[in-house]
Amino acid sequence: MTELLTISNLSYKKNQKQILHDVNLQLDSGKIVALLGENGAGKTTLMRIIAGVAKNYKGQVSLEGEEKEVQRKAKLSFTDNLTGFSDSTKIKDVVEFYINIFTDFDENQFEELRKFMKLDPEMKLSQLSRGMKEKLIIALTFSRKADLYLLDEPFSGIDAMARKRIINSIILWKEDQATILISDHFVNEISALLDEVVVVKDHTILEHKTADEIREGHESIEEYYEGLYADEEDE
Ligand SMILES: Nc1ncnc2c1ncn2[C@@H]1O[C@H](COP(=O)(O)OP(=O)(O)OP(=O)(O)O)[C@@H](O)[C@H]1O
Repeated sequence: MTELLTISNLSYKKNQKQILHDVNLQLDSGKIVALLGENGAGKTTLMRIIAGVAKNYKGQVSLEGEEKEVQRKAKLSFTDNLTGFSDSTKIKDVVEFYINIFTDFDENQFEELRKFMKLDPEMKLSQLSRGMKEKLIIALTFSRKADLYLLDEPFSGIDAMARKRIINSIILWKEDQATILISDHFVNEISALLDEVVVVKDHTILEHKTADEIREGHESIEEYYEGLYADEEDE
């Protein structure tokens, strides 16, 4: 087992508000890991810190031994929200940008994924529905040959049928040794894929377990996850 990502004593404040506190996490290569937690728990923030987008945190984040943000960014592929592009940008122009920026961007892989997602390269970003935009983001994210893929609620606007097709194929879009960290509010949809589960609660990581460990003691990963909040509902 090779150590891929190590986060030690990570704390993060924004506008004097504590968003993450004393986060410690270690992920190995070749895993599919769910990042679960309620709205506002800090999942996006944690991914943004790992991705090198959110800065000024306290603690250490190291990806294959690299702590510097530029070096981390070169090794990971994060679901960008495409906000840097104007509405009139065409899909093919976004791809051109990715080819120029990321040396690991594989054009052939993008073509395959674009067809899988049924996207027309001539379409402008303004013409894409929410689900279509998410499909484009997934296609772009997996067209890079990265060691770590960070998927932040990648399917929230995608219809159920397409979601199923994508989830069933995700494992084919990465190299064996690459790890995927994925946040999703519908854990049962991705549970079959999962090797590990990380739960963020009260500004920190509450649990980090293997999927097998969870399945041994629970009916399903969803049932385990809901159980973590059951006491609160009783109050
Ligand atoms: N720019 C900001 N300024 C201040 N607080 C922020 C900012 N962005 C996020 N937060 C706060 O940080 C906390 C964590 O937000 P984050 O988006 O990381 O949560 P999340 O777990 O991804 O939620 P969701 O499931 O709704 O996507 C929230 O309490 C939110 O209010």
